[in-house]
Amino acid sequence: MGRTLSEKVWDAHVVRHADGEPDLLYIDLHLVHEVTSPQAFDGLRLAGRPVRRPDLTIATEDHNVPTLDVDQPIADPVSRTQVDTLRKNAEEFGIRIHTLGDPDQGVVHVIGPQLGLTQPGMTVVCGDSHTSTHGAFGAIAFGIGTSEVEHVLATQTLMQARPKTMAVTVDGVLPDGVSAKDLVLALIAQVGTGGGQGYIVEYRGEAIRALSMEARMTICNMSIEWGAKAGMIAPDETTFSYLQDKPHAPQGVDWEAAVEYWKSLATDEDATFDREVVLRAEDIAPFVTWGTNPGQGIPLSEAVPSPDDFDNENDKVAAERALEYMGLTAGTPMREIHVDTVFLGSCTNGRIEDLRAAAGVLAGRKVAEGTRMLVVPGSGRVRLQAEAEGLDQIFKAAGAEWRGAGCSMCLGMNPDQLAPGERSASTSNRNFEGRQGKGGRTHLVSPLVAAATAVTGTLAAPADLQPLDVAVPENV
Ligand SMILES: CC(C)[C@H](C(=O)O)[C@@H](O)C(=O)O
Ligand code: SF4
Repeated sequence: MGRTLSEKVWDAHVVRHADGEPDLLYIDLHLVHEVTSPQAFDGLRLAGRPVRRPDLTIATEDHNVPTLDVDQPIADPVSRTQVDTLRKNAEEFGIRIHTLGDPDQGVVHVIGPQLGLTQPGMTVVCGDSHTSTHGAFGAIAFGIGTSEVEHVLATQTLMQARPKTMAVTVDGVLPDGVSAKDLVLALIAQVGTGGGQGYIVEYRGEAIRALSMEARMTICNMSIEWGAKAGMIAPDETTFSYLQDKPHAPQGVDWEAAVEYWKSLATDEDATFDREVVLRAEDIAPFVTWGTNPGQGIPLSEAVPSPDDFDNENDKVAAERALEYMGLTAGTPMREIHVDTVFLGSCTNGRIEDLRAAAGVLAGRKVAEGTRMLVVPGSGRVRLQAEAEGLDQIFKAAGAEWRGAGCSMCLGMNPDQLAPGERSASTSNRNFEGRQGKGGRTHLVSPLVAAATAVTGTLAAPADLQPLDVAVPENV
């Protein structure tokens, strides 16, 4: 019988299989950051073990780094210790590291793909839940805990129970102004934050095939937000042309051989999935969250729901609590919600295409009074590319802040945080209580919605903005 993409990649990495036991998998790429690695390295030191494959291991600093004054020592002592520890560990164990100021420093899930380290058919792990991002290349990629980080550092293998398979098929064509972020938020609202538990998901169908690599990464990034073990997209011409000129992509005859192998990974016609979900792209609209988990989302055109709208008792209670935390009243049109801070960045939407999309909206416009906007490139290289294209000038002219690379306001582990009660429109992936700072309130949005929201000061899509050529003169 035929096999799915994930089954093929999995089978190709089994080092040891025994019935009733987890498989022992070979790991092709291990990404490391400062938050989840210190104890793993301590463990190696205690056992007197080296890193088994330093050449398949790469580190970067992202969560704890500031995005301003990056040439200065890190002010916060805890963050400074985290980052210094990673640097020392990398040196001691012979691991390549990209530190602040290096173009390849940045969010770990942005730099793997940009370096061409992430490739189809691989197994990719990192002590970070959004490792699922790398599945966009047709790799099995998932987050692991710190004890597993130690295991992979020591052995380049990992014990894993084989997950079930799921297909999410998105038929049709996404409407104009509707992006990958809207698609994945709409999906999570439908299937629920636990809907993917126990599955490796393959995203497929016409709408997925039409997406760029970066948009595919946005979708796979959020696989973990609905509980999936991993999310994957079969490699195709879009994947190959993205990879071809990347520093670590295979060259010459190796490239030809690699592409041939990668093409063989697509799910066979006669393969079956344990579960299938189908979405119609035409039905998807700009989507925003109103609550405190990524599944509490609705189209931007709708109003804040009432707990009574939910049949299930758990959902009712969750909605009640979320509305209270978010300071929202049922029935308020989403478009009327005022936003204090707009955050454009993160491993979900901090790549060059995201910055281009937002800059396209902001060009010739201004960030609303009473609203601030932070633009945080996902990596040093994204920042340089944006500057080469003049996007930084557009952001600055609009009144937005142009920052250095890192996780930034995606989570409160660095100076970029919301104040208590402050409300954001954020292109990141989590809207949990306190995620962007204690008491902060997060609405997850796409880069297009983020930019339009910055202009109006209330949640908005580009279609809501005054066309530029009929802009009201300043003196009126
Ligand atoms: C700090 C890290 C372990 C965490 C994760 O695993 O995802 C972070 O990246 C996040 O997005 O919440
Ligand atoms: S950008 Fe956000 S989601 Fe991504 S790794 Fe950093 S903290 Fe996690």
